[in-house]
Amino acid sequence: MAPKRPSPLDEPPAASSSEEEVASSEEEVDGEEEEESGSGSESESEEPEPPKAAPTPVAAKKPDSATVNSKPQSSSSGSESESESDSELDKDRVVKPIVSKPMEETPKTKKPRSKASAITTPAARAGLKRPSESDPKDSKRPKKKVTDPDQEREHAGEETKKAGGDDSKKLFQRIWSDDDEITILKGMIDYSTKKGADPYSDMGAFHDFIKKSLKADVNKTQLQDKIRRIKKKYETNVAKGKKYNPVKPHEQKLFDLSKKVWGSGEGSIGLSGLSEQSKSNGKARTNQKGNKTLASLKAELLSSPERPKECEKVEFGLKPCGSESLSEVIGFDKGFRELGLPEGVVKQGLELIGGAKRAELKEKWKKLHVAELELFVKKSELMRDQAKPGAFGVVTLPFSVREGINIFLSGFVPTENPRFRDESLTFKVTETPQESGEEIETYARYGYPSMTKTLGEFKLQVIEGEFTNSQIIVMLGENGSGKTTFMRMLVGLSKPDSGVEIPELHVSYKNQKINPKRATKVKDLLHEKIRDSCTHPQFVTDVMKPLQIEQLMDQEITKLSGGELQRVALCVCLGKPADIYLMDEPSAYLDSEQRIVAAKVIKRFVLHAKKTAFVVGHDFIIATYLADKVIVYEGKSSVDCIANSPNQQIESTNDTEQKASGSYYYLDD
Ligand SMILES: Nc1ncnc2c1ncn2[C@@H]1O[C@H](COP(=O)(O)OP(=O)(O)OP(=O)(O)O)[C@@H](O)[C@H]1O
Repeated sequence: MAPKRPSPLDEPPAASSSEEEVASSEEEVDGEEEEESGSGSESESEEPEPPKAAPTPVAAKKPDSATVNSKPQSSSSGSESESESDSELDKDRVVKPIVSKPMEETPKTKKPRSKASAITTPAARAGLKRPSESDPKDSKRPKKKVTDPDQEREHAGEETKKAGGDDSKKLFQRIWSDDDEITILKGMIDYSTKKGADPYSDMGAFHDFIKKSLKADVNKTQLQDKIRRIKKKYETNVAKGKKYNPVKPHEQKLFDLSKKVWGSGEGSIGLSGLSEQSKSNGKARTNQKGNKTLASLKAELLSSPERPKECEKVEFGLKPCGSESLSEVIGFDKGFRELGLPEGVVKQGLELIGGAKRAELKEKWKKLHVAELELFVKKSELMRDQAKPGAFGVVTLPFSVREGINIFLSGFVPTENPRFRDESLTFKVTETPQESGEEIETYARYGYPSMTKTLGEFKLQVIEGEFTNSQIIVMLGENGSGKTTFMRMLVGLSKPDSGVEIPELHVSYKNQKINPKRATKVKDLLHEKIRDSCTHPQFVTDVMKPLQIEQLMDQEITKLSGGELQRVALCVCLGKPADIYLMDEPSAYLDSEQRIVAAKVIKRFVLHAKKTAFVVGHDFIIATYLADKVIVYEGKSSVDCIANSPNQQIESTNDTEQKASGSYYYLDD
């Protein structure tokens, strides 16, 4: 049995030659090392030489903290840019507008920067006087403040039209008229009653069912999108509670019909779950994350009248405990549909049952619902487990950029229902940017001298620098500016010009290019290269699990995808005992999700193991998240470049202003 090597998470080994480590890291997933063909002072076929001098530990110093300067996204989805119905303009329309794009993309009017700007003097911005404004009294009258986002959109829609002037010259026409909105909702009720099916989940058939009644010539996706937006509008208005007081009769009618479609009251067809929680707390759709536990769902369903507080919060279309009619408790069960029984008949029939039998039935239905719910949750969990990389994917409908970003951050797609990440990504706001840095005790400081390196036509000048452990130094520069060249000199794979000596550094290196040479299984490779780390609980938790190495164990490294290979290479690099970890483009080939994971892994590893990391990266967000210091490359790439000393993070004007105002954003760990 081979002697046990310490894990990098244990006591760091004494500084020693990097040659053996580096040599081993050159094989397999660590990538290939091609010898340099530079015309500099060194030979073409450089071999790593044993380091000559040990690093000189100096007094402890606290490192600078890393910051992420990304501002948090607004939680508002606010994606609906379509101008909603305008009955004035639609009255005379005879010709069906033909549309080739989804509505979200249609309006090209400049979006108002803020609500305030959206609601002030639209006519002035349009450069045209509205007919009603010809009355001087009107023009002096203060503009009514529009606070309803939907009304704002309508406002914007009006502006677009009025600014466009003549109808024939309009670039963009509204697809949907008021009448169409009403037709859609009535059609949904009709369809559901006649066919006993949910039109939204049966969109193809519903589109065929309704298209002749619509003025607009729309496809299935546009119809689906429109329904989604009507529903969203309804939910927003429900959330407003009593504050919602529509001015236009059309809006009221739309609300009433929407209630019939998605509400849970008497006479509604109660299509897919609008959370009535919004009624009680004024916030719409608080359950989007889908992370409600089974126990809490059960508790809500089975909550008894003795618990009035619980009963105030009603979900899943149930009224406060005890007040539901029997048909409301039952809902419209799929089983009835399968038996060919129309919903209306079933519901009315059930209402005729009275007395003890009725109470008993209610109880039985509730229990059945709980059982169904349990089944649903189990099914969802199974799907979630299955929805891991390499199993299957879900293609969603297109979202607007803002909606898409928010969905990505939340890790959950509300429309198709899959959760693709257990946690949502949040940004932590702190006013003490140094706090994370101050927790870190540092023990040693290292340095390297000024040096130059000539490779063919390329000349790199490196300015001397210092660094400590528990620090991440990110190298930022254009392609061909010499980042890899410098890293190779630090590793010992390449010698500086004119005999400058770099102190011995005990390093682990992940090459930029990863070319597996042997058809080895991942588990064999890890066993061979980082046997001790692989079984070290902290390494498993901090590195292997987040990088999802376990699911790759039985695969051959030659058959791994680029991203999978990168994850394995990163794992091997971090698993080797060393003082300094050099990673050339660790986020290359990784998807956006994995880049964040990889960045977190590196950061956590460096802080826990009190090591130093040099990272080359082109992803600025990740680089900013990681960097305690940056080495900035200047000059003419591929010709003559300078690698500056490691410096505090460069800050943009925005960063500086943001920090001056006391706001610092970190990716929440
Ligand atoms: N062995 C070599 N012989 C001659 N020129 C070389 C050699 N290796 C690298 N170069 C040149 O040196 C320059 C810097 O290369 P290097 O790989 O260090 O850049 P880099 O900053 O890492 O680029 P990238 O961001 O694209 O990875 C390039 O112009 C490259 O062509």
